[in-house]
Amino acid sequence: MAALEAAPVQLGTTEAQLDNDQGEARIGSNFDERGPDSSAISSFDHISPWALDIGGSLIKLVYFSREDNCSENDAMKRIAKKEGEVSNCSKNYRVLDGKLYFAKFETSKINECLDFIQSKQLHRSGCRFQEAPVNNNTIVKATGGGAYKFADLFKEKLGVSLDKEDEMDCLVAGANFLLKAVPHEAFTYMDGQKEFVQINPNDLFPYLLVNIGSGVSMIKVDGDGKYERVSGTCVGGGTFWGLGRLLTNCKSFDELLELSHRGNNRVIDMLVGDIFGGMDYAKIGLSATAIASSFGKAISENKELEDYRPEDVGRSLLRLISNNIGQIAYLNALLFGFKRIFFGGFFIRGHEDAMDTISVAVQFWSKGEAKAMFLSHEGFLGALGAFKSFEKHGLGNLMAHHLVEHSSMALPHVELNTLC
Ligand SMILES: Nc1ncnc2c1ncn2[C@@H]1O[C@H](COP(=O)(O)OP(=O)(O)O)[C@@H](O)[C@H]1O
Ligand SMILES: CC(C)(COP(=O)(O)O)[C@@H](O)C(=O)NCCC(=O)O
Repeated sequence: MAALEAAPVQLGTTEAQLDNDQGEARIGSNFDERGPDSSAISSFDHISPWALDIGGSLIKLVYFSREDNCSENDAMKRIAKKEGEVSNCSKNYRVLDGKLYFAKFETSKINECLDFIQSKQLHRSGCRFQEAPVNNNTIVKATGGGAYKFADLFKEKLGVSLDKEDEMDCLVAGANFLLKAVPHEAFTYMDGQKEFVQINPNDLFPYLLVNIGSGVSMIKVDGDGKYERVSGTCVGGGTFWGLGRLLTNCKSFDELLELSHRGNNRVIDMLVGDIFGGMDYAKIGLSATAIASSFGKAISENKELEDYRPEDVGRSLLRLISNNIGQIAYLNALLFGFKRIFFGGFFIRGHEDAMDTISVAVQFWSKGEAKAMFLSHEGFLGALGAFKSFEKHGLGNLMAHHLVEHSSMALPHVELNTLC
């Protein structure tokens, strides 16, 4: 399996311009004034920023690519449309359209990521920051532990320098950006019902961000760049996939998800009813169907692993991990009096059983007071945050402004298609 690529996101960016003083390439910020020599534009058509989040399980890549078939005429029409909206926009400014692409790779198959970057020529088209020495190579924003672990590999194989950004900074920046800028980013999921949540950007904080990657980080977010990682657990997505692989012999994460969807956890989990002779334990609010002990039935039956269907094992495991995360998340929200908990990370993958279990756990423990919400771009928070950090280097509001501008298009849910 090669790259897994998400549906692209249409957005506009401004033309690149030549900084004549330094003779260096840089991308101008939004609606930068066009240089006197418009032929300079073509020199920068190849510049397309990209960013990486290299996690314990997956590498997430976000890259921008200019739309090749955007004629000047089209661009000017767009400008005309925007003139009313953007105060400093004049006919001297040109917007080039492009798309933001999302892709992911398994970290253990990092060579596929390197091949993909090469095939797209991204290693030749990153950015050089204005403050970087003239002879420096392509610099790419990178977050996640792998930004440290694989820095030499990227340098050696692609001649690319990874400019490291803190993982928590990036997760928070990515989440804040998506929640503020993208309509239909957040949604609830319960009993098979997905409902989008309208977020008022002026009333977003505080909230708890729970990122379920290989492990789980719980972050109290109070504002842009204002956050504290308040908790975490090592029982996360890596645990589900790792234990699931050992217990079911599944060869891929998707196979495990598909399998667990068909399973019945009651075959293995010990339910309250199993202990109470089919009755609820009403006094403490536990129904007969509630899980009293995950995998608990396996202790009392004289069975081996092979006697259980992998589907049921997978389902039990999914319930165990999701329930546990939902409960710890709620307890943290309770600690700070938060009602809103957003769950991200690629463990979720838009998977209904995981979302449903997390939602039920949050609802159960909070007695309906708190709500679990999920993000459409759940797995790309860190990568988007890293991408956004280009702004610090004079690349203007490359992302924020344009995604906000194009927010009416709503970023598509990241449906990952296997390229080959
Ligand atoms: N194709 C996949 N391969 C492996 N794990 C996947 C895949 N899709 C989703 N996952 C789940 O997502 C988790 C990784 O989530 P992610 O947010 O990318 O974290 P990390 O940054 O630690 O890699 C895995 O541990 C696994 O549970
Ligand atoms: C160490 C990590 C931040 C790395 O992020 P990841 O690659 O899992 O997305 C994460 O795995 C984590 O928060 N683990 C939980 C560690 C703990 O608090 O017990």
